[in-house]
Amino acid sequence: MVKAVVAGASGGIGQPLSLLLKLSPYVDELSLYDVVNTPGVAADLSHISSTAKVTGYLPKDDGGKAAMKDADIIVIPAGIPRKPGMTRDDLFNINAGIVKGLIEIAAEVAPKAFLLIISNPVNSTVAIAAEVLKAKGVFNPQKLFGVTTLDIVRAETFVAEIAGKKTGSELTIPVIGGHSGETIVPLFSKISPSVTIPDDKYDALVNRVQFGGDEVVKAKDGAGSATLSMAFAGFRFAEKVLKAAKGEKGLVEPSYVYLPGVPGGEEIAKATGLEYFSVPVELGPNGVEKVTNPLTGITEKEQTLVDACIKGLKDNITKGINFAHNPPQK
Ligand SMILES: NC(=O)c1ccc[n+]([C@@H]2O[C@H](COP(=O)([O-])OP(=O)(O)OC[C@H]3O[C@@H](n4cnc5c(N)ncnc54)[C@H](O)[C@@H]3O)[C@@H](O)[C@H]2O)c1
Ligand SMILES: O=C(O)C[C@H](O)C(=O)O
Repeated sequence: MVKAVVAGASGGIGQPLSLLLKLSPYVDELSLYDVVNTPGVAADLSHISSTAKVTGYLPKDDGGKAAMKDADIIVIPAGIPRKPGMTRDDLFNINAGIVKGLIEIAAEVAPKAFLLIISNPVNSTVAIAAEVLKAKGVFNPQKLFGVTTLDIVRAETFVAEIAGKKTGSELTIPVIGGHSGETIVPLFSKISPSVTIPDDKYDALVNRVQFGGDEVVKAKDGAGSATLSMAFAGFRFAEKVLKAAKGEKGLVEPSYVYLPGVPGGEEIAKATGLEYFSVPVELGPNGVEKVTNPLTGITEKEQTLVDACIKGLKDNITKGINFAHNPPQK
């Protein structure tokens, strides 16, 4: 019996993500948690004739604990989204506390769950989650993931457009680093099967992958950021984690992980000087089976992107760690 939780289930991402999880054959029980509207979302989804049993919880009566109790996987898209003119870091002050609170509950009632963090700024919120789990003595780095799949999905789509392909879904494109602007690093030299990006299109393509989120924020004009494409991406990653947990082999997807705690991570931590980095992750029954070093054999242009990424990520990570240890007093 697999129990999946969506925390932030009534939101723009939460609702379509919950719909996709309700349709998945890998989920038996779907538990929806939010500070508003989960009874309605759960009632609505429960009429769909797929197998997962759906329940909705609100904070009252310790609803967070009831929602997450003994969960196998907890996906977290709780928190505020950007409006035009904002960076993801501008969300820190509100979302840091939300993620910290949710991870505290997860640590207590579902310490063995896979934890998938979508809430921005991912570069910092994953570090917050790790520090909370460490403090509670239940940190398993193989089970904590910052979800960066949307960057890969975007790269697939934009590369396919340039290459004149119908779809990018058959391409494997490592997008590494972090999840914001310059910290997002697409490695087009490593696309498999190989695609040649014309020189005159390279810079614009990199920029579009790095700032794809801004494209959506601008188009939504104050009504939020990517929700539907994120639900697709979050579901794609979550289902891979669940498939690997069931024993399926060969499942690889980049994710933002704690390098010192995962097999293969030390080498990348040394090369970058960072504890957190999104790298291709091979998934297994216990989460991260191993990570592979994406930095070997990259081009000069890609190295320049990696250097800029490392600079930006350092501060984001430190900010998350500091918050977890010294949250502002209310
Ligand atoms: N990782 C990514 O690639 C990626 C992509 C898109 C959006 N995001 C981020 O995901 C987050 C959510 O985006 P959205 O568009 O769904 O926002 P939204 O405002 O539509 O939904 C967020 C939901 O979180 C709920 N919430 C707030 N505090 C909560 C708490 N303490 N416990 C449980 N639920 C709580 C809200 O009630 C709301 O329903 C944002 O931070 C956004 O920046 C990340
Ligand atoms: O751009 C945002 O703020 C949301 C998300 O991180 C995205 O990449 O779409």
